[in-house]
Amino acid sequence: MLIRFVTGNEGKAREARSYLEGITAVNQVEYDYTEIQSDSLEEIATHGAREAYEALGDTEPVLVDDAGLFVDALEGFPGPYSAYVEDTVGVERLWKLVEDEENKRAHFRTVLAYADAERTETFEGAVAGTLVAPRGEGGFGYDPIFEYNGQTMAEMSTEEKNAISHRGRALATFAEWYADQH
Ligand SMILES: O=c1[nH]c(=O)c2ncn([C@@H]3O[C@H](COP(=O)(O)OP(=O)(O)OP(=O)(O)O)[C@@H](O)[C@H]3O)c2[nH]1
Ligand SMILES: [Mg+2]
Repeated sequence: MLIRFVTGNEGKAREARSYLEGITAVNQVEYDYTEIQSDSLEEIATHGAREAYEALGDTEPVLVDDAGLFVDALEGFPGPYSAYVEDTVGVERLWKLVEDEENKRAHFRTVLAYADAERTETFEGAVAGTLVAPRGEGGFGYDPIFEYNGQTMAEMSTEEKNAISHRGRALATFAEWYADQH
């Protein structure tokens, strides 16, 4: 079995490949689908998966992952705009915005959208943690400032991160559903 994981983010593809090992092969495909402007990760991912499947040709199914970091003290910012904020102000400056806040809680959410010829299905995962000054060399994105159980996600191996992360949880739900179809 083969799934096309449509993303420009190698970290996402690495985590999916690691999690789905033994269930399906995962090919990373770079295709710049339209990320619609929406407050809903689900809408963004669903729209992207449908568009990518139609554009890339109706062979193997596709997966799209839309993720965001939601900071309590910032009313959920940057949320669906997390990629834009990472590219513009960057992770260190986002940490600076939170450093003096008493409440440093945040959560990650990801929505995986699966599309094939017949259907589009979504799978969600979330993880709550605390923002901290950057630590660790692994992972990607906001991982160095997101602490879970005393470790930042950048201090975890891919397997350790998958065991607790938003993406790992979404992949678990997806894997269960996918195994049922085959
Ligand atoms: O610390 C993190 N741990 C994660 O597990 C994680 N997953 C996503 N992100 C970041 O959140 C934004 C999502 O935006 P996003 O879903 O549009 O992804 P992206 O633009 O990087 O790739 P693509 O899949 O769209 O091509 C981007 O800034 C990602 O770096 C993460 N940060
Ligand atoms: Mg993106």
